[in-house]
Amino acid sequence: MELRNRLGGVNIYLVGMMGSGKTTTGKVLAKRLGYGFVDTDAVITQVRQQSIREIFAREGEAYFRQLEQQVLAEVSSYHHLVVATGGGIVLSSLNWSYLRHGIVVWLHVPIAVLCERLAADAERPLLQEQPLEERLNQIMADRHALYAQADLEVVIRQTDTPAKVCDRLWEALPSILKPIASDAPPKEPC
Ligand SMILES: Nc1ncnc2c1ncn2[C@@H]1O[C@H](COP(=O)(O)OP(=O)(O)O)[C@@H](O)[C@H]1O
Ligand SMILES: O=C(O)C1=C[C@@H](OP(=O)(O)O)[C@@H](O)[C@H](O)C1
Ligand SMILES: [Mg+2]
Repeated sequence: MELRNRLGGVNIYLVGMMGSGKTTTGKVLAKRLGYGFVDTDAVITQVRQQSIREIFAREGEAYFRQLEQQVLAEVSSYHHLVVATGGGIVLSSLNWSYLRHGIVVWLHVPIAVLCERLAADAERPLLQEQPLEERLNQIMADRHALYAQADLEVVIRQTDTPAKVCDRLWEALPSILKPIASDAPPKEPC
């Protein structure tokens, strides 16, 4: 049976560190699955008419986390969506209760690769103060156990393009779905 049918409309939530490719890969995956695509940061930006950086600077991180939670709660009432979350969504246990409505996939990217991707980034407020590698290591240390609660971990190599990441996810997803009748071994006659 086709993967889309096997998913039965359940949402796929991409989690992982800033720069792990949730937004980029999410768009590719949604297209391939024939799902809609939502990026929680993009919704917040659109609703507030402010960048994430401005919201952090003017209202603070706690306020941003409230907005993020509201968007996730709303999104989780829909189906057939690939949802690119913000990297910090895993910090709240209430958020996990929404994420658990769907399949949670961790895009696990080595810190060295994140450093390359984010070296010139000026938009992510949590990366602006310390040296980048030090800061990413610190954030990863705080969150590693939370990301590890995902249903599926996709370990990404430096050379994996978004299309390749999508292929790897596509191959791995059936392993966490219920077996379908044709996968099951034939019943022994009694
Ligand atoms: N598989 C990939 N290979 C190379 N660059 C990537 C890949 N995925 C994302 N990127 C780049 O890394 C940066 C961060 O990607 P993004 O999708 O915004 O990550 P996230 O949403 O997880 O923070 C962007 O510049 C994007 O083009
Ligand atoms: O890791 C985080 O706490 C954050 C990640 C960002 O999203 P991306 O993971 O898409 O960069 C954005 O939500 C905000 O800057 C906070
Ligand atoms: Mg993103």
